[in-house]
Amino acid sequence: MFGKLKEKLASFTKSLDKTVEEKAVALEEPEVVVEEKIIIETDAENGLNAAEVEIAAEIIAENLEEKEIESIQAVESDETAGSDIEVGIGGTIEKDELPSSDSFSESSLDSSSESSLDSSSESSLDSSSESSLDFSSESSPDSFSSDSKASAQSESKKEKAGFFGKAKALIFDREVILDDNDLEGPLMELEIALLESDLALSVTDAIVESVREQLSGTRKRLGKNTGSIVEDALKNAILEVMSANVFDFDEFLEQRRGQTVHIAFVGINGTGKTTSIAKIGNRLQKNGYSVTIAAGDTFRAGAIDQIQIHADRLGIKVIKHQEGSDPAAVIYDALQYAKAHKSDVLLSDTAGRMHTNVNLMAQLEKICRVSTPDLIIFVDEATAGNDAVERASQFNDAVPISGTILTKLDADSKGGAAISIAYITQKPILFFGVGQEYDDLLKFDPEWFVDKIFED
Ligand SMILES: Nc1nc2c(ncn2[C@@H]2O[C@H](COP(=O)(O)OP(=O)(O)OP(=O)(O)O)[C@@H](O)[C@H]2O)c(=O)[nH]1
Repeated sequence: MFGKLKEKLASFTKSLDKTVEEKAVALEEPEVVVEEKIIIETDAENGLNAAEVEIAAEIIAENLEEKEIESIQAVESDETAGSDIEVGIGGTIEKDELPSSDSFSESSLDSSSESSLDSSSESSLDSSSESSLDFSSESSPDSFSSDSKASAQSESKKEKAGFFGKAKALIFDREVILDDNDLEGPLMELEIALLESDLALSVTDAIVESVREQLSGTRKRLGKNTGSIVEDALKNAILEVMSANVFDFDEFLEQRRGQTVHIAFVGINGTGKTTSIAKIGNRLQKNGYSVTIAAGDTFRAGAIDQIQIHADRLGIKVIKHQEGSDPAAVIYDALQYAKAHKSDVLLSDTAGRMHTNVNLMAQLEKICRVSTPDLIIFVDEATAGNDAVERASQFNDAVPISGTILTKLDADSKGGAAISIAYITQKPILFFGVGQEYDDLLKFDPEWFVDKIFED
């Protein structure tokens, strides 16, 4: 769906991404925070067993709020006869990544150092941690006998690099400022791409200006995905344009439960009016509404039969006259029938007509005057691009359309009509037709549409 438009927007995004990438500056040198670590040292005879290590680690972790232990391991040490137990908090350290024992010799490996967590010493951890970390005190669990010589150290310091850092992903904090010169070329490309995708000129201008406003001048902080600011700006711009007019069809009907709501379908030949009426009838019935259809296309041979076949499949009553009869009269009769039978919704078909045919457009005015539809829905195909937008405007001049159904979005549509039509006509898109089955009808959702044009 929207293959060409997708390609063009991707090309714009890619070219501007390159500029963003080139202009982005690192705000700070990447830093590695060496995580808090605690080393418990035990002597040879009374080294902690595995269960004890785990309990020790839990106690330590509890005292280091919100930290999770990700590794616990015994470390052989040449400096002491026993084994050290290193509790890595937030990082996993392989044994071969440990620093040489020299780097720890003064603090963690020296059981008599000041950082020892003996209750009598000044702990580097906060005071609340003293009791549980004081393995030689009364509060120590039994498993840590007083002959276990234990010391622990807590460190939290920043280094340019370190063995703990190897386990951490570096997060670059960067920002970019794009000026008008950076945007000039890519925005020109975007404009051409949008016009080639059949967007109306004023809509193209609105999108290009919105992208310019979003990207130009201001500092943009970049996350890990540097490309996202360009795509986000474009998505926002398209969403803005497409959401210019929204209308909730379901809510409209819900508010009128108990009345007969009359909906007339208008448009040129072959765009999918009859099929859309069947799809809407199917949807309404599924939502618990009773439906009647008026066979108002008395002009095209076979049109009455065509709608009758759909209606029979769906179990919907059709009110019809002879081929060639006055469509205004058929629709008026159908409305009386629907009201008398307390039908919730009347769906009126009309013959396809060119917006340039004055007589047929006058006939359409008459139909609408006589049967006063609550909604006049213009149906056109998305594949028609700018022509569909033009036709919608002209139909709207003749009879006030309430909104549009754009059909054949599943065919190779350029996407331009879908983006432009609501903006130009100032009337909302109500549904998209996305196939020939009754369920191939999507309630308009600009976010769904924008996701589709940016999906891979
Ligand atoms: N692929 C696709 N085909 C559709 C869609 N909607 C309608 N069609 C097809 O378009 C053709 C014309 O549809 P109709 O419903 O007969 O069109 P119409 O506007 O009633 O035509 P007229 O009565 O001549 O004015 C049919 O073959 C439909 O199956 C759609 O959303 N996707």
